[in-house]
Amino acid sequence: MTQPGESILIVDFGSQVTQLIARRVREAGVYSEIAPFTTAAEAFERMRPGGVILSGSPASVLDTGSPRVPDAIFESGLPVLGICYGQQVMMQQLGGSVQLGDSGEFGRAFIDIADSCVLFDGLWTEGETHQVWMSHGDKVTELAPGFRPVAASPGAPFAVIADDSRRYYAMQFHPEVVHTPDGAKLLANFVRHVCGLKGDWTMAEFRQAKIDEIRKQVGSGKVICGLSGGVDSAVAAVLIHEAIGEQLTCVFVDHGLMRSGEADQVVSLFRGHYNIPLVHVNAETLFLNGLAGVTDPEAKRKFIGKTFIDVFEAEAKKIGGAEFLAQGTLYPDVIESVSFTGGPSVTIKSHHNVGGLPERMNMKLVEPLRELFKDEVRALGRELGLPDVFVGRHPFPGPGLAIRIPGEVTKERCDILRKADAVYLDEIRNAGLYDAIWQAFAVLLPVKTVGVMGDGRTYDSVCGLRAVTSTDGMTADVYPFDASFLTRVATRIVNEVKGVNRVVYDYTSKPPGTIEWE
Ligand SMILES: Nc1ncnc2c1ncn2[C@@H]1O[C@H](COP(=O)(O)OP(=O)(O)OP(=O)(O)O)[C@@H](O)[C@H]1O
Ligand SMILES: O=c1[nH]c(=O)c2[nH+]cn([C@@H]3O[C@H](COP(=O)(O)O)[C@@H](O)[C@H]3O)c2[nH]1
Ligand SMILES: NC(=O)CC[C@H](N)C(=O)O
Ligand SMILES: [Mg+2]
Repeated sequence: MTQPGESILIVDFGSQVTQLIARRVREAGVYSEIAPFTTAAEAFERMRPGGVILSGSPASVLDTGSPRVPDAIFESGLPVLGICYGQQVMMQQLGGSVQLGDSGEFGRAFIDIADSCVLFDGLWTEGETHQVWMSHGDKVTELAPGFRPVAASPGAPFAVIADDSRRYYAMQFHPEVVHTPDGAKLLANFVRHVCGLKGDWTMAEFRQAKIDEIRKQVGSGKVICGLSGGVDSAVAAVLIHEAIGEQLTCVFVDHGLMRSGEADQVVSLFRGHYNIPLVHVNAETLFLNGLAGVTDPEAKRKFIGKTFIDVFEAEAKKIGGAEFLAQGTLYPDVIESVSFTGGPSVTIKSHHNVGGLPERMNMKLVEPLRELFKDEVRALGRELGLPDVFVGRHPFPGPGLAIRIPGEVTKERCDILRKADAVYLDEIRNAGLYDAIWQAFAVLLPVKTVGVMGDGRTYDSVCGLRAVTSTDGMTADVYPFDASFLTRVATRIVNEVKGVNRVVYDYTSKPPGTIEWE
């Protein structure tokens, strides 16, 4: 999709921070894709990148059967940068050695710059000491032929190593995390100065490349696009419409798990701005009947994912058949849903549109945003001229209120939660905080507590409030409301929402929490 050579392949060995490497590379103006090591050889062949970066990993190169770099990469003569496990595996495969460290280094560390290196261009010079972020137990003890050390830390004598003739570089620390303050520049030096890439990748270019790709994939076929009113599907729909025009029909599924007034709002907003056919399906009974008695979060997600597809397929039939289903799937949906079979990291939760999909699907997927992060989708939305009401909306998960009602989901509980959530968001808007917060919502707990109202005893549910800041939903911080704001919201909810007599605020960041409660 980009010009051959003008991209970077990131081989993922399962580090929790691999996606940050992709972000840093794109911030340097170079398109990048991540491929799990299991399919890296195919991705390398397809992409024809201008360089390769090897990620960290929870594995040890000393374990039998631990991941390796496909031979094609070392045989290609292209530049390679190894990070942490990536460094260790390079040494293991190219003739150096690695040993189990006796202590390891976790967290902040300092490295001494011992020699000059192209990675340090405009940044570090010999004799200086710099802060980096380490997370390793194993260490390289002998360099492969051709390499020289250029920086060292007390725990890692080969903190940065270089083989300039083959354009191979590697580091024991993680340049992709913000705790390595100069890390982004080190990565930029690799892609720009070592790989010699132009760094002119932009959203405008991405838009055009995706339009070409969609046309090629879809041909003269018909496409149904799941439209939720959220940012991702609105951007996907407008992009696909630009590519194939009348071959596209959007379908909004009202599963009865929407927020207060949302269904009407989504439909009128979209119809008011775009001349794209939109079908509004009322499927509340179907979803709520199927969710009766279901309490396990993954079971809820799997049921909802499958039922979405049933509805899309039924709607496809009504328009005379559609070969393709388009969704606004993003990279974080993918990374959090895959397990070792699809990639090296652990399944956290099955996002309804990825891990929650049924095994057998009649329609082929069109997912033009699959490699992007949320903030990049917003940038693409602006590039496509989407109004701020779409681009600036807080994300809302496809399974909706079902994953904000731990325990059994009933219409009655959905109604209670809708009211509480509406009060909370109303106060957030009144306080002018909507845009400062990445996502905010209420949850309804399956716990009843005793209260006193009007001198009478109450025995009602607890409502939890969540608000976070984030850039891409992969990590998040708690939004620090004033106590007076929270008191005001709590009072209003208990007074106005029958069925709730206590309100609590969730103070957990991500990690260790996730944003949604299920
Ligand atoms: N109610 C719905 N009707 C039709 N499609 C839906 C619905 N909810 C979700 N989807 C589909 O699932 C995809 C993923 O949902 P997700 O919530 O991640 O994205 P979004 O709703 O488009 O954006 P946002 O993350 O901002 O809410 C959507 O892009 C859309 O294609
Ligand atoms: O479309 C979606 N389908 C899902 O199944 C799903 N689960 C979580 N989310 C949204 O993803 C972001 C990260 O959420 P978590 O920290 O809870 O994983 C947050 O923005 C969540 O709202 C989903 N979106
Ligand atoms: N972060 C990493 O890549 C760690 C690599 C390897 N598991 C070690 O402990 O050294
Ligand atoms: Mg959504």
